[in-house]
Amino acid sequence: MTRIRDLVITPVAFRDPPLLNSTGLHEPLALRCVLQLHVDGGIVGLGECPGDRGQLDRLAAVREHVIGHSVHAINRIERAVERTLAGVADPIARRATFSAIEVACLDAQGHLAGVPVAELLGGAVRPAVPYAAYLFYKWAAHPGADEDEWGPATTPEGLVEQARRMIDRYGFRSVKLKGGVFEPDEEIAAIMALRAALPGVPLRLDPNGAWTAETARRVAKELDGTLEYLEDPVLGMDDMAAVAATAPMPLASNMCTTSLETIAPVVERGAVQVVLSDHHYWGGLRRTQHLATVCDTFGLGLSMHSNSHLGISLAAMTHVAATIPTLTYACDTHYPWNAADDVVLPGALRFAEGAVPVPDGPGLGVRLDHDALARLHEAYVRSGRQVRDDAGYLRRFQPGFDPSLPRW
Ligand SMILES: O=C([O-])C(=O)C[C@H](O)[C@@H](O)C(=O)[O-]
Ligand SMILES: [Mg+2]
Repeated sequence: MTRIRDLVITPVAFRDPPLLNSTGLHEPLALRCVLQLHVDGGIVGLGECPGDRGQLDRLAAVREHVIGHSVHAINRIERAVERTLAGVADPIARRATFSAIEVACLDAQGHLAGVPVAELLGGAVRPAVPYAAYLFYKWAAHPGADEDEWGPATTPEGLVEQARRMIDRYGFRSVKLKGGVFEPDEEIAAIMALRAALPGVPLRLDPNGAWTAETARRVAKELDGTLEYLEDPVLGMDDMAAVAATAPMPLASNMCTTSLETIAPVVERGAVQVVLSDHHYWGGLRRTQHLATVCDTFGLGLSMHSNSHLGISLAAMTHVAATIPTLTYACDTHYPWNAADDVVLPGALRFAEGAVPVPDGPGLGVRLDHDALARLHEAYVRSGRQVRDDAGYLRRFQPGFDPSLPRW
């Protein structure tokens, strides 16, 4: 038996551009947490997850219940995590804690067996995983700082320029726009400009619930023929079902369906046609495969959601997505926004024509850059930051900003 001997939990802070969304503005530093799972034989498995205070506390609470298990006993470890976190009301928070540990176990297992994580998950059905260019309305710079390499994007022209840069650099073949920032008509104009500039490229728009059902129905009608899917135009299953009833395109969601229990009502009501998986929130790589089976059973499409993240998560996303035949949409990734500060050594992760080839080394196939980890941990400590607060940050520059939704 190969036992888990230690779990080292390291919060990090890394540079993030001033990206706008429906609830505010990204702060200059994003938070993440890196896990190093030490097992017998000097093997270390890596995991990555959100780095807010609550997540760090949960990881600290489960740590002693993970140490001592066989690294192959993932089901028992999951039960131990569930038992320890039984008092945590939010199931997504509980699953996110387990997910990071599961990924670290699978990375370690891959190193022990000398095979990539995708093989432990049954084997890749595609050699590379396509990702979408994730466009954001953004400011040229964080107030008081120099302009970043991406420049401003608060107009349709600015977004087209951003899309071109992303495509030039990464070769993306699908494009997602984070909306819910400006009046719906401005965002319709932005999609139309992207449509004209990028003929044939699948487009998506995600206003994160910024619209009423009435607004969403109108926007969906006006965007007929331009979107492969419209993501979370409204909040909640009732309004999603009302919009889906007339929308000419499929509705996707990472907000109204976030657990298997919500799949039955979603299907019954026709509220969502494309589910956005995310191994961090759905409980790991194996649960993501289970989700794929459930979606397939009920005729739902499957795509993948992301949040600001680093290379360990990108590797995990790529391994699992490569194993799922029905994950036919390009996955979301924030990686281009955050790649400059990665905690993994360069080489294993690369984009070719918008897709990340599945790393072929053992485990996740990525190696920790210990100097970068120390530097980003130092940045975390110096920042004094504990949680993500997009609304509070935007309010510093626009004191009247109200993050309540729907807004239009
Ligand atoms: O698809 C989504 O809803 C996201 O990617 C959520 C993220 O928090 C996104 O809105 C962001 O990074 O601002
Ligand atoms: Mg979304």
